[in-house]
Amino acid sequence: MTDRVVVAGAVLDEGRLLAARRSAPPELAGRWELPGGKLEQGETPPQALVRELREELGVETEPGERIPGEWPLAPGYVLQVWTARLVSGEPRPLEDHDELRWLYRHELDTVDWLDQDRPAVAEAARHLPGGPPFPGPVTEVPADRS
Ligand SMILES: Nc1nc2c([nH]c(=O)n2[C@H]2C[C@H](O)[C@@H](COP(=O)(O)OP(=O)(O)OP(=O)(O)O)O2)c(=O)[nH]1
Repeated sequence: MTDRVVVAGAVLDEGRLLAARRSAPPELAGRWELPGGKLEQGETPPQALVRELREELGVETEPGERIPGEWPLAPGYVLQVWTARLVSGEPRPLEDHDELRWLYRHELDTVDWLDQDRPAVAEAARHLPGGPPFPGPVTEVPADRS
C-alpha cells in the first residue's frame, strides 16, 4: 500500500521561514513543524497545501517548488514539502497550533522541531538567504596550535 502524503509548507517571507508549534495531539504538542496536513481525496499536494494553510493560518498562499525529498512520519505517512509565498493575510494559529514564529536562517535552531521535520527544515533552509547552515556545525575544527 502506498503511504499517505502529508504536505507541509516552507512558507517564506522577507527572508524568513514560518515555524508553527503544534497544540495537539499530546505526543506532538509543544514541538515545531512546517504547517500543513493530509491530502484529501482527489487533491494534488499544492492544492492540499493551499487549503491547509487557509484553514490553519487564515492566509492565502501560492505554492512554489517542491523541496527535494520525502520523509517518513508515523507508519503509513510521508512528509512532502513545498515552498509557499504569502499572497494575503497575516498568519495566525487558528487550528492545530498555539504559536507561530518567523525565523531567519540563523534562528532555525532556536525552536524544538519535530525530529522527523529536521531534515526537511534543513532542505528548506537552502531557500533562505545568508547565515550559517542548519543544523549548525556538529564538530568544531580545533585551532592549529602547532
Ligand atoms: N502538518 C504537518 N504535520 C506533520 C509534520 N511533521 C509531522 O510529523 N506531522 C504529522 C502530524 C500529524 O500526525 C500528521 C499531519 O496531520 P495534521 O493533523 O496536520 O493533518 P490534518 O490537518 O489533515 O488533520 P486531520 O484531518 O487528521 O485532523 O503528520 C509537519 O511538518 N507538518
